[in-house]
Order: sequence, then C-alpha cells, then structure tokens
Amino acid sequence: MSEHEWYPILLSLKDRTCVVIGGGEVAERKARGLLNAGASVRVISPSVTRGLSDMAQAGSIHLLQREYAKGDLEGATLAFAATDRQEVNASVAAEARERGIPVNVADGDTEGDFIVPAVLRRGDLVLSASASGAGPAVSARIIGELSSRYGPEYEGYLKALRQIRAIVRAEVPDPGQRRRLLAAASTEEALIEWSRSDFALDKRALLDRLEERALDGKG
Ligand SMILES: C[C@@]1(CC(=O)O)c2cc3[nH]c(cc4nc(cc5[nH]c(cc(n2)[C@H]1CCC(=O)O)[C@@](C)(CC(=O)O)[C@@H]5CCC(=O)O)C(CC(=O)O)=C4CCC(=O)O)c(CCC(=O)O)c3CC(=O)O
Ligand SMILES: NC(=O)C1=CN([C@@H]2O[C@H](COP(=O)(O)OP(=O)(O)OC[C@H]3O[C@@H](n4cnc5c(N)ncnc54)[C@H](O)[C@@H]3O)[C@@H](O)[C@H]2O)C=CC1
Repeated sequence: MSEHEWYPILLSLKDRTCVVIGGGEVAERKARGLLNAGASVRVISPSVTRGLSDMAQAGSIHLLQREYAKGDLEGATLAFAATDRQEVNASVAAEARERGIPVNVADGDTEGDFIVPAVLRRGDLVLSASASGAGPAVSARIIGELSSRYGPEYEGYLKALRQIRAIVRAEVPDPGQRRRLLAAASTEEALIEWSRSDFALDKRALLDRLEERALDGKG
C-alpha cells in the first residue's frame, strides 16, 4: 500500500448494494461494517466463514457461493476485493474501475480507491481511526481506547442533543448566539444533564439554562 493523504468522509449506504468478493475473515469484517451502515450486501466466494454463512442463513446478506466472475459488480455502489488471491483482487479492481465504482482492496499489492478505518459506533456518534495503511492494528488499538472513554451512554446523549439543537435552531434567530448556546449544550456535563431531564417540555427554561451554562463556561 503506497502512501496517500486520504480524505475521510461518512458515506450514506442505506439500501445500496455493496459487493464483497471473498469469504474469509477480512470479507466478513467488511460485510459486518456494511450491514452496520444499512447497506444491502452481496458476498461472492466459493467458501465462506461460519459468520458469513450464518448471516446468509439469517437473510442479512445475499451469498453467491462461487468464484468471482466479471459482471459481478453490476449495480454496486461500492466494491470490496477481499480474496487471498492477488490476481482475483486485481480483476475485481479492474472491473470496478471500468464501471466507475469505488473499490477497496484488502491486499497491499493492488491500489484501491478507499480504505476502511477502525470504527466505534455509539448511536449517532461515529468515531473512526486510520493509520493510512501504516499499521491497522494501531487504528484498532486506538478505537479500543476510545470505546472506554466514550461508552454506550453517548447514544442517549446524542439523542437528547439532537432535540435540543432543533429547539435552539427554531427559537434563536441570531447565528452567533445559536453557536454560543449550542457550544454550551455540547459539553459532557451538559449532555449528561439533557439525557436526565425533560428539557424539551419547557423551551423557555431550556434556553435560560443554556444561557446560564454559556455564561458559566466564560467565567
Ligand atoms: C489498507 C487497508 C485496506 C482495507 O482493508 O481497507 C488494510 C490493509 C491490510 N491489512 C493487513 C493486516 C491486518 N489488518 C488488520 C485489521 C484491520 N484492517 C483494517 C483496515 C485496513 N487494512 C486498511 C488500512 C486502514 C488503517 O491503516 O487504518 C481495519 C482497520 C478495518 C477493517 O478491515 O474493517 C481492521 C481493524 C478493525 C478492528 O479490529 O477494529 C489486522 C489486525 C487484525 O486482524 O486483528 C491485520 C494484521 C496485523 C497487521 O498486518 O498489521 C494487511 C496485511 C495482510 C497480509 O499480511 O497478508 C493489509 C495489506 C497491506 O498492508 O498491504
Ligand atoms: N485489509 C485487511 O484488513 C486485511 C487484509 N488481509 C489480506 O486479505 C486477504 C484475505 O484475508 P482473509 O480473509 O484472512 O483470507 P482467507 O484465506 O480466510 O479467505 C480468502 C477468501 O477468498 C476466497 N476466494 C478465493 N478465490 C476466490 C475467487 N476466485 N472468487 C471469490 N472468492 C475467492 C476464498 O473462498 C476465501 O473465502 C489476505 O490474503 C491478505 O492479503 C489480511 C488481513 C487483514
């Protein structure tokens, strides 16, 4: 994998077809990541892990148990070349390029268009880390460290914050003031407070409380 300056984005894959070629541990990990993003996943491989086989049985992925053949990327939004055969991965990448489909290549020999970071999800909070291919185990370790710092409670925090933000955006016309209040609404202490209270029931009281927090933050 040569050195690149990668551009990180969050992609919407809901109900989009993503095709994974290969059925080993790496393919399984990519398939799970795609399912977590609501994608429709097609896996093509003559042999597959137990995990992939269970996912197919449960109907969560569409499995074609055979070798990759040109044409398999038809209709794909993203392609993943995750076999243990470099020449197969290269053919998948070539088909993707012909079709203009972004492709991820799991081995280091063929250039892919994108790489996959290590990911931690807490509801709407998505944390990701990448070492740009220098050492993926570092990415995994850092995400492991973040998972204890940002626990499952963050899911509730962000649900609450989304509602607060909607109220502030509707009630506070001045952009500078809005930004000031939303910064005050986003501290960890504030997130804990919102997740424990019925703030949305009384907009006036909420805005007063935010003003108080904003002033406290200054002092
Ligand atoms: C470039 C990239 C392309 C891509 O796959 O997108 C790529 C490439 C390669 N990985 C290899 C090896 C390993 N990969 C992992 C793990 C992960 N690899 C992931 C991403 C990426 N791997 C992309 C770079 C992202 C980045 O740098 O941040 C993660 C983050 C996400 C995911 O895969 O979903 C996931 C951790 C998820 C988690 O656990 O949270 C482990 C550790 C383990 O398995 O426990 C090992 C063994 C240890 C080691 O080798 O370091 C090899 C050598 C293969 C060989 O030797 O044959 C290559 C090829 C090469 O480097 O040339
Ligand atoms: N990017 C990453 O995160 C990592 C990448 N790797 C690389 O990825 C490759 C795959 O790793 P694993 O999943 O552990 O390997 P694996 O050996 O467990 O699985 C390889 C899979 O490819 C399938 N396959 C072989 N020929 C095929 C064909 N013609 N069409 C469709 N599927 C075919 C096999 O059926 C098997 O399911 C490794 O050889 C290595 O180069 C390895 C570790 C991590």
